[in-house]
Amino acid sequence: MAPLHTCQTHPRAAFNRLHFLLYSSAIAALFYRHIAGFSASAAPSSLLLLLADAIFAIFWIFCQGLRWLPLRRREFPSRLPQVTGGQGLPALDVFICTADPFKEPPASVASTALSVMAYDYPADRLSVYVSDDGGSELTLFAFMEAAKFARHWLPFCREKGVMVRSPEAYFESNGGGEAEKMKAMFEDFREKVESAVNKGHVDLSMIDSPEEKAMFAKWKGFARRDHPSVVKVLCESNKDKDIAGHPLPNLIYMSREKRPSSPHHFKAGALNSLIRVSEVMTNAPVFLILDCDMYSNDPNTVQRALCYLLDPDLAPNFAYVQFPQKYRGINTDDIYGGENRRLFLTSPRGFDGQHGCNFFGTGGFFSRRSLYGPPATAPPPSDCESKAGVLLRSEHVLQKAHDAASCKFEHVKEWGSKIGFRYGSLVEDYYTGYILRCEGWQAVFCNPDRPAFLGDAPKTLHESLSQAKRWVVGFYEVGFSRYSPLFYGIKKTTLLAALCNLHHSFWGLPGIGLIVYGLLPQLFLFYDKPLFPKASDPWFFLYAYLFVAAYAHDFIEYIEFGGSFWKWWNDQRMFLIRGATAYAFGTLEFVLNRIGVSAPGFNVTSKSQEEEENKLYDNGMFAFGKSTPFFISLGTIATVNLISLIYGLTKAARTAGAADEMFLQLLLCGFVAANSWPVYKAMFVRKDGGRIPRNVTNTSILLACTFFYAGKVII
Ligand SMILES: O=c1ccn([C@@H]2O[C@H](COP(=O)(O)OP(=O)(O)O[C@H]3O[C@H](CO)[C@@H](O)[C@H](O)[C@H]3O)[C@@H](O)[C@H]2O)c(=O)[nH]1
Ligand SMILES: [Mn+2]
Repeated sequence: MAPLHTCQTHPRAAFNRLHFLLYSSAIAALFYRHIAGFSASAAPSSLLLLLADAIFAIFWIFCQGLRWLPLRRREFPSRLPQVTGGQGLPALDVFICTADPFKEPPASVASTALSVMAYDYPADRLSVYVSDDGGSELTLFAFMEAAKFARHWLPFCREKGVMVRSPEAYFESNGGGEAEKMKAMFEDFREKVESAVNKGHVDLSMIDSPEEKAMFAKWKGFARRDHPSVVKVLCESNKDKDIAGHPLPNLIYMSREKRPSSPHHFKAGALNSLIRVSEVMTNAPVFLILDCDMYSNDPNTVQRALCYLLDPDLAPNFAYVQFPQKYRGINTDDIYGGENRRLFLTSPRGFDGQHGCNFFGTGGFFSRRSLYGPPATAPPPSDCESKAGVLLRSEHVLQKAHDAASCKFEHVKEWGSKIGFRYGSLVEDYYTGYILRCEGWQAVFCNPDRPAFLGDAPKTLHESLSQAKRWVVGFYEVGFSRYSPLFYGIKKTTLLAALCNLHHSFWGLPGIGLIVYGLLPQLFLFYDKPLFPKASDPWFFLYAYLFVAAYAHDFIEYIEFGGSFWKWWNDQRMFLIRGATAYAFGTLEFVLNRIGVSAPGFNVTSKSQEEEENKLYDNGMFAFGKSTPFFISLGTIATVNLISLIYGLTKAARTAGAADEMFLQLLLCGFVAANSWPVYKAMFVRKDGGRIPRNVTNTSILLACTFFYAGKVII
């Protein structure tokens, strides 16, 4: 039998290992120098630098897990009939999560659902479930309208061979001719939904049928965090047909029960409800998880995923296929590093070579069995056979579905601890994928040339940093849990796999090192105290090598997926910016959560922007605008570096030998200042709404001056 998929070691593995050898020797030399310096004097500044270097070195060691054996895979969907034979394709349930109709426009969420309803897949085997954690009549209304629109949209896609089957994305660049009628219909749908969203509620006059009116009348009294479960079957494959007479896939709306007394566990809780509800309704052996903004960009993706899920050799232990997160609408130079290539493209390939790819919350096709315990005790495949032919709208089935979405079902069978998506981390995706792999399940990374899904990346700096901060907290929650990769992970997997997991769990750790390097050498420069070897000292070359080699390696890794020098520059800048903000504040927040001062919260990323923010983003300009602690931190560090740089350069111009002695400190200040260019502009030059607010600028300057004044103590 010809293989359904193949796998190769990435050619860069050898290069990575060579780099490892050279670079680790350089790190050893650096620590030798630290220790030798220590025996001479142990000033607080040397201790701080040692701490920063130790953090970078530890983090670098974690990275090696990801670089040791990156894999490249290929799939051959045309060979699927070899394994499916006469039986045809398995049933598929798709789970889409949404949580807030104002941050996640319901018309866009519905477009995501339509894009998967229109998969090139037998409609009688396809079910789309949407979970609405916002418990909003607006979302339900959007989906009721979407169900009607689907009757026209699905045949249109089929007949025209459309590839991008999210109507919202399709009509951004298509129209005219025959598509014009369809486009008008979509605009109609969108306007209807948007007008309801703008009003904040659904007018009964917008609804035609008496049954729908009755449903909405019932909905009115519900509060977002205190309501019973709601399950509505909007399309039923057995009964509902599109305008060409083809059956439609099932479309089911649900909003799980929420009570103030029951913790709801954010997205993990939503996913577990989806698993339970779908189990009583359709019980497909395979399900796909999607964030509400991640629409399908290729109607044949399921077949590609099945190349792994149906491989008889893999099947007994196989958990999931992960497709990368890719984005649309990223600006030319990707100013906020929104593509996150390291997290979503480079690292997963490295994970894949070490005990399996990580899961990142969207674009993952799962074998249902894998969420029910380790491979040895998981239910046999025969328990996960689809319930074709069940009448979804029957009283009996609906009652069971409502029960499955209720709070009390959470406690039956240890959901969130032994089965289902695991609770206790804001990155439920990463946490669950990690636990599954520790239990012995397999997972692969699948990165086809044509992106399988496309989503929205945050388009303001604040949004992007808040998202990163949530991840930092979530990752620490895994790193410091009883399942920490440091103990549990090493025991259950291998050392290299544990390194990969440590890299993610302590993603925010470099923040501490970055802050030390962003402030300490600058303070010393200001007081004319050298901290590093002179430019004429042979040790200088060690520092130069450590910096240049790390950056060059990063550049080579980044550029592999295309893109320009500037994209890479912005990406490394975001690493520094996150260091001063998301990593630092995330670390602090995690500590505060742990000592009980605050509680973790999932702040949903907004998928809709103000017009001005959009314009700034499209023009490649940073949008600050808000008064937030993030920007005070950024402003302070940028100001400290500017002051030190000006002072240092003046001094170097006037005093013989100062440039040689302070060369590395000057270079570092210059590097931070070059990276802070947009911050200076936003503080001192810009007048538009995206500039840094006056009060933030003033506070930053005040803090920078206080820092120089108070910093004298440790000099
Ligand atoms: O209580 C909640 C909170 C969020 N969501 C949904 O979860 C998804 C992801 O939320 P988003 O605000 O877009 O977070 P991101 O940071 O963009 O998402 C990344 O990080 C999350 C973990 O922090 C993962 O769950 C996501 O899959 C991953 O794409 C969205 O569809 C939300 O509607 C819920 O269903 N319930
Ligand atoms: Mn998102």
